[in-house]
Formats: sequence, structure tokens, C-alpha cells
Amino acid sequence: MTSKGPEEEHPSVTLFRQYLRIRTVQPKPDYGAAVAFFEERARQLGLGCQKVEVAPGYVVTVLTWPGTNPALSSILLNSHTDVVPVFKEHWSHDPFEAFKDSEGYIYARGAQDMKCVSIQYLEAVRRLKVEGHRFPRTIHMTFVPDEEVGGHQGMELFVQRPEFHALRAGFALDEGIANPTDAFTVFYSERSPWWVRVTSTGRPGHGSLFIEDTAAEKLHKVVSSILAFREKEWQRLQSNPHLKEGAVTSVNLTKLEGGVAYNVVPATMSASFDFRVAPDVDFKAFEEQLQSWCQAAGEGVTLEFAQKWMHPQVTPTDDSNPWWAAFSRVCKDMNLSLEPEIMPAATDSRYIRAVGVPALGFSPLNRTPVLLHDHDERLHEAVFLRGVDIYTRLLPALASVPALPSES
Ligand code: MET
Ligand SMILES: [Zn+2]
Ligand SMILES: [Zn+2]
Repeated sequence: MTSKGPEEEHPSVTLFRQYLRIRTVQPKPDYGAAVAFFEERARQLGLGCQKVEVAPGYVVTVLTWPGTNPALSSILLNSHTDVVPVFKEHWSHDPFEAFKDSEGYIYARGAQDMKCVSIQYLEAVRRLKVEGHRFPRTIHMTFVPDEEVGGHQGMELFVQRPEFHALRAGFALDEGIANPTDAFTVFYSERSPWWVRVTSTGRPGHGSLFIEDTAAEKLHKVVSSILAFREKEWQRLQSNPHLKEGAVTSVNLTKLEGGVAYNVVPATMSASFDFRVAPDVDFKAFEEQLQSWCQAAGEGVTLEFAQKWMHPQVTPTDDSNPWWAAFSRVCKDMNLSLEPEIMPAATDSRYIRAVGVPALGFSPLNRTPVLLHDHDERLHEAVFLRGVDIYTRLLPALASVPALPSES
């Protein structure tokens, strides 16, 4: 499938590269261009197209291929349209040019996360439609904004809207993460993002003095407690080969703020942390732990949450779940080996699962180094095209899952 010159390029790859050139990059994504791109796809594929403005300027585009049995719940294929910022100077090629090297690697922000998946869905639907197939269940593709900054102006609002309920989603696919081996990773749950800012206040004064009770010394204590916890979780992960990254709680110190001058001891300083809390953690006890680390550091140390997800859900990965049965059966038939895991990061799946729709996180990218959010994010065109083949097999199976007990 690998093509050499542009004139021989597979049209699905060309479309993928066109989409990669749309600058939907945070913090100022060109969402208008993305919506226009999907509207045009809908027109070309003969799919229904609905635009739902969940907040001013934030549009969810829904492309619909109706099934033959409208009594059945639908399949939701979700992808986000925004991508994270780049450090351009660290890239070998312009991250918005979608450069393809002589080996077939496509370099672009969003190549893995997750513009590939959006186009793979579209191209699988196109192929199936061209071949004249129809399936009992309706397939909806949702293209949503804002995922990379928390989904608050995207999926979080969309799942609360009547337009979402009208889709009658029975099962959803959303993004996963590449796997460098031959296997494919599939995510059945997620860690919960808790973004915590600890603010410490203390006595100010001249930078030459031994001032007591400073904001810095108390903040240092909290930072030490949290980084010690980080080390403990890291050791727990390292010492147990059965544990995967998503099964332990991670934390990183991501911001330090405060101070005005070298010789002025500041009255306030803060530290921000990105916690990803494992689904089996007792959330109440964990929050108390955070509070007690602050209290132990001294007076005037408080914490606030910028993000605090409290509703982790698990989508069953056994044959009691007919969606899993259909999904895993196709993978087995295609000789794909699956590695079911807990998503270490957070995706819009958490909002979908929280309203009762089972979801799997799956980006069909094997033999691919994990480069999401990294410099030189890239994807080989052959891996991309293989992913289209995989969805071309998955969609018929999922959209033909017989009526569930709740649907008959
Ligand atoms: C916590 S909001 C989600 C943003 C991004 N997907 C992440 O996991 O960091
Ligand atoms: Zn993503
Ligand atoms: Zn991302």
C-alpha cells in the first residue's frame, strides 16, 4: 500500500494529509475550517450532517449513516478535532505541512492524536457505502472541539444536549494510543484527571533575612509530600510486571508560580499538579490525603481544583458485553492481538461512559512509537491504511450486533 510519489498516493492518505494541514491547534484552533471540511465529506459521501453549537463558536459536527432498523441503538464513532501546541524548533518538518518522507512517514501534529482516526472512520464508511452495504444500526461520526483542554466546551456539554440523546448511542469508539509492538492497545476505562493548585501564603520581607514561616518553605513541604507519593506509585508500577501505567496513580508538578524579585520574599507562591487517579482509588480518602499534606505544611496552605473528575466507569471486556464480543471477535478473525488497558490519560470517553454509553478507546496504530503530544509526531501511511481496513471490518460487526434485551 505504500506509495512513492504524490501521483501514486492512496486517496485516503491524501485526504488525511489535507486534514492535518488544518490548523486546529490549541489555544486558538481554526474550528471553522474543520467544520467546513467535515461538511464537505458529508456531501461527498451522501451522509446526513448536523452541526450542534454547544457553546458560542464550539460546534460538534455529526455525520450520520442511517441503519435499516431505526428501533436499534446506534454506533457512535467519536473523534476530537483540536490538537495540542507544538515547539516548532524541535520538529524535523513543519508540523502543519503533513510532510511525507521517502519511507512513508507522515509528520504532523495530530498524526496520531487523533486526526488519523477521524479520517480512518470516514474512509471505512466510504468504502462500505461504495460497496453497497447497509447495516441494521445507524452509524454516527461525531467530530468534537475542545478535547485537549478538557472537553468543557465540547463533549462535556454535548452529552447533556437533546441532540446527543436523539442519537440514541448504544456503544461508542473513541481514541486510544499507538502501540510500538505488533499488538493493539484498547482502553476500557480511564484514570480520572485531578488538576490541583496548591497555594501557600507566608511572611514576606527582605531577601537577605532568615524569615520564618515563608510561603516557599511551606510549599516545598507539600511538593515533597506529593513527589514522595509519586515515587511510591512509580515503584509500585516498576515492581509489578502485571500492572500497566493506567492502573496506578500518577502525578507531575507542572507549574510553579510566584515571586517578584530576587531580594523580595514573596507572600504567596503556588504549585500546580496534574494527578491522574486510578479507577480503583477511594476518591474521598484520596482528597483527604491531599488536604492533610497541605495542613501538615503549616498555616495558610490551601488547594483548589481546576479539574476533578469523579465518575470513572469501566466498560466490561468479557462476552457479557455484546459490544466487546463483536469488537474482539473481529480482531481475532483479523489475527490482531489486543492489549486491554486503563487509559493513562483522559479522553472524551469519560463523558460518554458517564452518561451510560459503553465505550472503548481504540486507535488502530500498531508498530508505531508513542508520539502523541511529542515533537515529530508521525505515522506511517501503511499503518494508517491498515487502520482503515480494520474499521472496515469492525463497523459491519458493531452495526449488526443483534437487538439487546433492552431493545426488544
Ligand atoms: C484532562 S483533560 C484531557 C486533556 C488530554 N487529553 C489529557 O489527557 O491531558
Ligand atoms: Zn486525543
Ligand atoms: Zn491529546
